[in-house]
Amino acid sequence: MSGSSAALQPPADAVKPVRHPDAPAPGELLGAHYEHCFGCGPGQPHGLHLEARAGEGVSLTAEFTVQPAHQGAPGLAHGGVLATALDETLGSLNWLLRTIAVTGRLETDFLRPVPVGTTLYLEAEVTAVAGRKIYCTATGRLGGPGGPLAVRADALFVEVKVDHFVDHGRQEEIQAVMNDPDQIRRTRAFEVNP
Ligand SMILES: CCCCC/C=C\C/C=C\C/C=C\C/C=C\CCCC(=O)SCCNC(=O)CCNC(=O)[C@H](O)C(C)(C)COP(=O)(O)OP(=O)(O)OC[C@H]1O[C@@H](n2cnc3c(N)ncnc32)[C@H](O)[C@@H]1OP(=O)(O)O
Repeated sequence: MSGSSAALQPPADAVKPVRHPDAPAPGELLGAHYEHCFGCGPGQPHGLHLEARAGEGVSLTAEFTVQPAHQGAPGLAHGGVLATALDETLGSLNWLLRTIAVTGRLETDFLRPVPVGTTLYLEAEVTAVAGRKIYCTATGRLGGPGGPLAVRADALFVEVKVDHFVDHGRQEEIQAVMNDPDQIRRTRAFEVNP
């Protein structure tokens, strides 16, 4: 059974999402938002190394190949890792809205087992926006964009200021990103009003 709970139904005053005029062009690789992100960072040896590409409107596609380090049962991806892949894909939609937002709620359906070595083809789109609340949905298919549906998710992201990270993150990592001009540039790419 699938479908989202009442908490993920957009309210009556929700509006359609608007792609930011400075969003990356359709087809463009989005890159990692943070070097050490478990979902997309190139600096995480056992991370997912998920690569997302801008789509039309407020949508994107992403790919992730399941590695031996991602197992739950023998030879199969851990469900939490698959949820992470969905979460990361949905989080990447922030690039297209130029909004910094974090996951408030994530509801996941696991429809088929995903073997190690499989490439999961993910798609995500924002469906509605209500104030700071961003409603979005994602799917993951096996072996190709038209392959069998393995996982899906609906989520609510909540817009935050960059202070969210500065206030709550560990000092060590926050200081390191503050000193990294590339990270400041990446963070700016999420902000409508830097
Ligand atoms: C200079 C250093 C910067 C470095 C930064 C580097 C990069 C930054 C750039 C981008 C990175 C951004 C994201 C990362 C991208 C991808 C990774 C994947 C995404 C994640 O993995 S991200 C981590 C997991 N995530 C969290 O770590 C969130 C923990 N959490 C909180 O921090 C708070 O909980 C928060 C902020 C969510 C809300 O708190 P808040 O106080 O701001 O707002 P409030 O509670 O008022 O909620 C406002 C309205 O959302 C509704 N609402 C809230 N939560 C709800 C729920 N669960 N269900 C249903 N509705 C909910 C309320 O009901 C209300 O609705 P209404 O307005 O109608 O009353």
